[in-house]
Amino acid sequence: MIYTVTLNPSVDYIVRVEQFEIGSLNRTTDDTKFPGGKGINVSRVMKRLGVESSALGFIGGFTGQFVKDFLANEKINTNFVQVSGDTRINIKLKTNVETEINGLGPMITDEQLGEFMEAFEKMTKEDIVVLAGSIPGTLPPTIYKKIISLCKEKEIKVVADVSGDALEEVVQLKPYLIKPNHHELGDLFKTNIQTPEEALVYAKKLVNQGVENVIVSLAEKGALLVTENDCYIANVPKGNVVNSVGAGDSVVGGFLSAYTKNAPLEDAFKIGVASGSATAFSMELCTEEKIEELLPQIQVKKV
Ligand SMILES: Nc1ncnc2c1ncn2[C@@H]1O[C@H](COP(=O)(O)OP(=O)(O)O)[C@@H](O)[C@H]1O
Ligand SMILES: O=P(O)(O)OC[C@H]1O[C@](O)(COP(=O)(O)O)[C@@H](O)[C@@H]1O
Repeated sequence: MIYTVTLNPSVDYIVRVEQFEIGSLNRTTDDTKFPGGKGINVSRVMKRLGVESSALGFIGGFTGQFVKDFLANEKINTNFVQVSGDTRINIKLKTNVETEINGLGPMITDEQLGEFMEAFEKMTKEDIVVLAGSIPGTLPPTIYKKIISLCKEKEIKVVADVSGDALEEVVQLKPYLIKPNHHELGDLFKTNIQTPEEALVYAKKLVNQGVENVIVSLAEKGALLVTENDCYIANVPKGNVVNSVGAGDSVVGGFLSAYTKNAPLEDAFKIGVASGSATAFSMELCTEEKIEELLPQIQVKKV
């Protein structure tokens, strides 16, 4: 089973405002709500591609109920720990640019954290754990380190889509796969990365440090995969970006779906990239049809 971990799920409230003015009353021309949080998005994308997973994390309040109902409706397995506060609402403001305001998230007690950690006890080396998204302020910042150490003991593969200090910590524990975007990779090495070729240099460093596979996404500029033996660069399809929220998570979901069906890594990478773009070109997350439509436009070159 693939377990996705979303420590801080969200309701993503996507609002479109034509002429946004700070300090004025703005009215939306369009608004919609989706369950969010990186692990949850990975689970939703995998389900669309026929791969089951179980979504873990903390959920609470009326917003948490919305997330649970939405996932139940999509027949996604969940095993959330219930907390008393409300799951956060993340605002995704679409004007001529995309602006995001992500909330703090509810309080999580030591007891609730203990309950959450119990899920890892019954996992075995056939399982895969996906750690994705930020760590809420009420949890110890070392939580990912603790989970990865536990997984390593049980030979469970860990996939991580995290940023900032968490990424620095995760890298030291040599996970199976990480998927930073080029900004996150640049932050890790305190540098500015603009092209796939520049990203390649730093992704290779991470593989030399022991991370087994690194995918770097660079939005419209392409993506790359570095494995222990090979490096690949992919272009991304051209298209109209409708809503890029969840595009990075879709790369992970698409990759893992193909990987668990035993696709070679470079093919899984191509499907990941197609899934990311299919999400970016849609209001909602990617569909299998949209991924299939984009796949012929992607070339993966070994470099
Ligand atoms: N403007 C775009 N055109 C085509 N594909 C895009 C665009 N923006 C994002 N994508 C797709 O979404 C993936 C993830 O986007 P990116 O912005 O790099 O990640 P994140 O969402 O993690 O910040 C990219 O690899 C690409 O497949
Ligand atoms: O946990 P964080 O870093 O606050 O991110 C949560 C947000 O990221 C998302 O999972 C989208 O992530 P990506 O656009 O990077 O794929 C949203 O659904 C959610 O609002």
